[in-house]
Order: sequence, then structure tokens, then C-alpha cells
Amino acid sequence: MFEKHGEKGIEAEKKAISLLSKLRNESQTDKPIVPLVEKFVDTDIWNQYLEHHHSLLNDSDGKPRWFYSPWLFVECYMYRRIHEAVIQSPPIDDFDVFKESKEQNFFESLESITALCVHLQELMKTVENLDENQLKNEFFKLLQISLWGNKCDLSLSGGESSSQKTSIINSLEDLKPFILVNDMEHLWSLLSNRKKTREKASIVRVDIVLDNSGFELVTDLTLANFLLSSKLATEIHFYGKMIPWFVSDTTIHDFNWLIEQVKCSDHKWVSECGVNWENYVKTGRWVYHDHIFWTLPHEFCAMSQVAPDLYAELQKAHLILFKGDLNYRKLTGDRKWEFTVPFHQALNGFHPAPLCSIRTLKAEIQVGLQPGQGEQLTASEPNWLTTGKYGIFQFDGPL
Ligand SMILES: O=P(O)(O)OC[C@H]1O[C@](O)(CO)[C@@H](O)[C@@H]1O
Ligand SMILES: [Mn+2]
Repeated sequence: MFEKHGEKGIEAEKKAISLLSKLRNESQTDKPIVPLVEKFVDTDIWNQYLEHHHSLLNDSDGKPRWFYSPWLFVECYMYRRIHEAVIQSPPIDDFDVFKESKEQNFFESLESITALCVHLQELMKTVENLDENQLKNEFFKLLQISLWGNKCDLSLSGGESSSQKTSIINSLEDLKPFILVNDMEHLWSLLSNRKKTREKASIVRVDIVLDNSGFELVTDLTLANFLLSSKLATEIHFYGKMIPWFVSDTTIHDFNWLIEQVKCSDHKWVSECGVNWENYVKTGRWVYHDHIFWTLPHEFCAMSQVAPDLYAELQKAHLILFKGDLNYRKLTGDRKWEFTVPFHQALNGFHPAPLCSIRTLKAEIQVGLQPGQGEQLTASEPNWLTTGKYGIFQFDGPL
């Protein structure tokens, strides 16, 4: 801070630290959830939401408090307050408190990233000559890599290292039994049918609602690259977070930083991937979108009301992939659903386009299971919902 801003930087740092200590104290001692004070694009929406929560309580319950409010709300609120501490402390108001751990995750995963990029480059050379079955096989492989890439978020490990150290490509077969809901076939039918029936110049758009930066983002970009080179899609739209979020979530800065790192690798094939990716962005075949809605506490069924412009944007997609656990919690409203409730029902009216959640399980919520499946897992492995060991591809939409 001193190097960048001199004495002013040190003062600002002290201020941010004192605001963060106050936040820690409030959360540890179950104080009321207080309104946000610093003016930012979403401050009013947050405070209205807080007010609404307040109005749901009986008079005797008093104000919403840290230990007694819904987890999704309080957890999002905590990250928003961390951001508030930073923006209240100029000139360090653009500081990303999680930047260091995100970059560390990338560097620690370099070996797996290299293996993945080599795999992708080899695939790109043959992709034109693959028959239907081979193409489907490769698609399934990259989908699974993107799924298991979601194990690597940093909020589950409290910011501790959670990088990918072994090559995941060789483990896919062993990991298959841990996929509890597997709708990959639906994704294939949807995209391959479109490829067969579409006019030459028509657009096929796949949107990816990103989750974590670092290794997971590389797996998502690899999948996105494959979708274009296999002609299963003609453009990919990405959505990231506007503020640092849940430790490892991707911001535009992380997105650009990662592509630059891959491009600058001294491994020829890795750097070729980076060059390709930068090119996709420049030519508009990859489009990155920011929207404040992704860092609000609202569940997705509120999107058409709270962020109609974003909902309308998503409606343009032929398929939306939602990466990660937090997105699943927001898709399903983070409710205590029965395990067998259909996914469509839990979405509670959120159907902008055919969609699929690609997520490893880290929170105590799962819908769309077979009768008895959840109970059986609970009996044999009490923590199955929260360890990230299990995964799903859960699809909703007409085919
Ligand atoms: O990066 P992901 O997959 O959304 O995981 C974040 C998850 O980690 C937690 O912060 C801790 O389990 C959950 O609240 C959240 O759902
Ligand atoms: Mn995340």
C-alpha cells in the first residue's frame, strides 16, 4: 500500500482493517444486521432487501441478526460488507482482498492446467475429423472436467489452498460413480440436434454463469473453446462477479489476468490456448458480461423482477450452464427441499432458457434425486452433501 499510495495508502489500510475488525465482532457476537452505509450501485437494493427481511419478523423477534437469519442472505451480506470496508477506504478502494489467494490457486494448479491445455490442443487438431460418437465422448470428457474443476473453490477451505495438483483427465472414469444426477445426454441432444438442423449462418449461443477463478476457470474456458471448435455453439457468453465474492469467484480482472497468464506461458501449447482465448474475446465470439445482480442476496426466481435486463439477456441463450454450488443454492432458493422434489419445481418459475447446473455438492441442498437415494447416502456418509466429493449435471428445459 505504501509503495503504491505512500502514507495515504497506509492510513487507508488501517481504516479498512478497523472496519473489518468491527465486522468480525458483529458477526461473532450475533449483532443485528445493519444497513449498508457507503453509496454504491447496489446499496439501495441491499437495504430494501434488509428492510423486507425485517418486516417478515414478528415484533418480538426484533431485527435480523447474524445467527438467526437465512444463511444465504447472511453469507452474501458478509462478502458485501467486506467490500464496503474496502470502498470506504480510498485510495485503496479498488483492492481485491482475495486476489492473492486466487493467483496462488492458479500457480499451484499449473501442472494440471498444462495437461488440460495440451489435451485441448491435441483435440483441436482432430476435431474436424471426429465422428458423432467421438465428438460426444470428447464433449462428455470436458463437461466432467469442468464439473470436477468446481471442487477447487477457496471459500469451502476457508481460503486455504485448494488447487488441482493431479491431472484430472485420467481420473474421470473413477469419479463417474460420484455423479448423482447425470443429464449430460440432454445437453448433447440439445446441441447436436441444433447443429444438424440449423441454417449455415445462424447463431447457437451457450451462456456460462462462471464460478471460481484459477483451475476451475481454465476448465470452463477449455469447454467453451471446444464448443466453438466442434461447432456445437457459435458464441459463448460469460457472466462474472462485479466485486470480490466468496473468496475465489471470477471478476473481469481475474478473467483477463488468467487469459494473459496462459498466453504468456513458456509452454508452447499452453500459450497457444491463451492466444486463441484472447482472440475469441477480441472477435466477439466470447463475450464477458458484468451485472450487479450476481452479487445480490436474491434467489434467481427474483431475477425477472429485480434485474429484468439480465433475465432478458439470458433468454437469448440456447443453453445456460450454471457453475458451482452458490449458483445452485440461488437456483433452488436455498430451501430445505425434499431430495425428490423435481428440479423444475425448485426453480420456482426461473426458466429463461434451457439450463443446467454443473456443481459439486458443498451445501445441504439437493433436489431431483431418486426415491431413497438421499437417505441411502446419509446413512452411509453423513457428510455427503458438503464435502464436494459428489457432483451433478442437472438439466431443466424442453429438448
Ligand atoms: O464456489 P462454489 O462452488 O459456489 O462454492 C461456494 C460454497 O462454499 C461455501 O461458501 C461454503 O460451503 C458455500 O456457502 C458456498 O455455497
Ligand atoms: Mn465460488
